[in-house]
This record gives sequence, structure tokens and C-alpha cells, in this order.
Amino acid sequence: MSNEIVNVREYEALAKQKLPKMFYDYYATGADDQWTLRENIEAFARIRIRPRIMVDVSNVDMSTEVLGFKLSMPIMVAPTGHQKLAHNEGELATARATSAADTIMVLSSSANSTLEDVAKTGPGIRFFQLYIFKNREGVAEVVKRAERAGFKAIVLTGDSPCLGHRENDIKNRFTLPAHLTISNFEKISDSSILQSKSDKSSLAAFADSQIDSSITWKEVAWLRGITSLPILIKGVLTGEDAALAVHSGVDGIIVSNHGARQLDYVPATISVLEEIVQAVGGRVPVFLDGGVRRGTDVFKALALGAAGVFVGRPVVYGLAVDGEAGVRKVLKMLHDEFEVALKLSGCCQVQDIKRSHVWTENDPLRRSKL
Ligand SMILES: Cc1cc2nc3c(=O)[nH]c(=O)nc-3n(C[C@H](O)[C@H](O)[C@H](O)COP(=O)(O)O)c2cc1C
Ligand SMILES: CCCCCCC(=O)C(=O)O
Repeated sequence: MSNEIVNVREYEALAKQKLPKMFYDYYATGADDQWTLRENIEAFARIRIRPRIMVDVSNVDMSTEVLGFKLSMPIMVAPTGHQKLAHNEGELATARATSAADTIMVLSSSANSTLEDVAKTGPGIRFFQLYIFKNREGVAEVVKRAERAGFKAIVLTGDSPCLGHRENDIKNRFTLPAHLTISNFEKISDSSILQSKSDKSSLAAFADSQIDSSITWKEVAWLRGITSLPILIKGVLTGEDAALAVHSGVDGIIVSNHGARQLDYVPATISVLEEIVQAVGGRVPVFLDGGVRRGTDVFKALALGAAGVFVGRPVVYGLAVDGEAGVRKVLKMLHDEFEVALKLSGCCQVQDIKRSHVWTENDPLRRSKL
């Protein structure tokens, strides 16, 4: 079939045709000049793979462990808000597809589905992404609900004391349709703000009024005091913050620029990954998201020290185009591409991927042995 979808990028054009402009723009665009949005993709393209040949790759095992959970592959689903704008089953469809792929889904604090409804879709390893709202007691209750619903970790997003300056959302006067809300925080926040027109996007107005912009590394200890779940910090972009994160007691770090939706002109995540891996020195696992669109991107991130990657927009586009089946296909395409990348680089398993399998702009011309 000539119109068959063969890579995850192709879902974006189809999602654009299918979605109302306001929703597509919300998913697709970034902050300000969108320099970082382009750079997240281009920085991956500048990295070269150094394959080894004549290696027996007749048995390839792509599985890995994340926080002690066995996964089929080092590719996971990033938290993305408001998935019911893409498809009426929203996060529920994503949860089913992610479990079928035997990997982890992170449910957003801005989800349109409750923790309990996501849990009811069936077994699966799920983490909960947390924004700390001003209503601290309410936040503690949501964290407890996540625990009770069987979520396995908290992903604290540290890069959003306010919303990034997203010009498309401002021009569109983004608002949430009346039948949708941020389901898990409905009781502890004023979600009518999300449904009301304002002179900026309603998300920015909501964040300004509801999100606690005073949070610091001390909040990791606060979270430790209210949950026994492991805590990951999301949004780290410097070695300095990576060191502070480890010192604060997190169980893992996600190198992320929020899909280029917060501060523009920050580097691509893949460009700062090594700095962070070096600062962490193996004390906790380091993950990456931002611009992962190919199995070769996953390979590059692992070669530069990531323990796994998360994908955001490709999942949402798959969801928009074909619901659960679309998300399944996105995850399968990335899985299959990663398998080919492994084999053609002479690796049988994730642990075989070494730093010497990639060349970056910071590297001298390599002549060293593997
Ligand atoms: C539509 C959309 C909504 C998002 N919502 C959240 C969110 O609620 N919480 C969060 O921590 N990150 C959120 N993110 C950022 C993603 O978790 C992730 O960092 C980013 O999408 C990765 O980049 P990628 O889209 O290029 O894969 C969102 C991203 C998008 C595209
Ligand atoms: C609760 C504040 C609004 C966050 C919107 C979701 C999000 O993170 C995004 O990037 O969009």
C-alpha cells in the first residue's frame, strides 16, 4: 500500500490534517522563536554512528531495566497533557498501547483522565508526572491516589514555575473544551480558568494562578516524606543541577527541555546529555527526552550515557490519527528501528552500546580501539 506509514514523523502530517488548528498547535509548537524545537531534532542529526561489522547479531535482546522494572526496550512514553484533545479515549488508549508494548507510560498532571481510570485499563508499569500546585495538601492527596492506583514512581517536573511563552497558543487564545478538565486536580484547583478565554493561553493563566512557583530542591525531601515511591526529576539541563538533584536524593534524572515548550534557546537535550551523565557519575540513572524520532536517535542517546529515552509528540500524533492502534504503531516502529540500529552497529544488547559507537562535534577524529 503506497500510503502506508513507515516512520513516526509521518504521523505528524496526518495529525495536522485531522486536528483543529488550536489543538494541533498546542501539541506541535514550542516557545518563542522555536529555536530549541528545531535544535532538538537537528542536534541528533549531527551525531554520527560508528558501526562495527562482522559481529554475530543473530540473537538480539533489546530489553532493559528501569528502576528495577523489566521493559521490552529502552523507549518509554513521556507525560503529555490533554490527550483527549487528540482522541476521545486520550490517556486510556495510550495506557493500553504502552502496556501492550511492555514499556512505561508517564501520566501527566495535565491528563484529562483520572489515575484510577488509567489503572483500570489493565496491568502496566506507570509513573505519575507531578506539578506542585499551591494547594499542597491537595497535591499530597493526589500523590497518595497515584500510589493507591498502582503507579510506580513520581516524576517531578522542575522546569515549569510558569508556562513557557508559546506564541501559537497565545494567538489561538488556547482554551480547553468545556467537557475536559485536568481530571486529577479538579478538586484542588480552579479548572474553569482552563475553559475561559484570556488575553494569553488559558494554560498560562491557569499555571500562573495554580502552580507553586516557589518550589526548590527542598521539595524532593517533602515528597520523600509523603510517598515511598521512587522520585525522578524531569527538566535537568546542566551538570550543576544534576549534582544538586543527586544531592537532594532523587532516584533518577530526566534530561529534558520540555519538548522546547518552556525556555527557548536552551540546548538540545542530546547536546547536554554527556555533561549530565558525567556530573552524575553513575549514582542514579539518567534518561533523556526531546526530539527522539528514530531508532538511531535512541541508539545515539544510549551511546552518550542515557539509561533510556522518552517520546512525547510522536505518541500524541499516533493517538490523534488512529487512537490506541496509532500509539501501538508508533511504539512498534521505534522498537523495530532500534533493533535494526543495534544489529547494524554490531550490538546484541543494550549494554553493548558504547561511547565509541558515536561521533559528536566535540570529539576529535577518532582512531582509538573500541
Ligand atoms: C502536548 C505536550 C504536552 C506536554 N505536557 C507535559 C506535562 O504535562 N508535563 C510534563 O512534565 N511535560 C509535558 N510535556 C513535555 C514532555 O513530557 C516531553 O518532555 C517532550 O514532549 C519531549 O519532547 P518530544 O515531544 O520531542 O518527544 C508535554 C509535551 C507536549 C508536546
Ligand atoms: C498545569 C500547568 C499547565 C501545564 C500544561 C501541560 C504542559 O506541561 C505542556 O507542556 O503543555
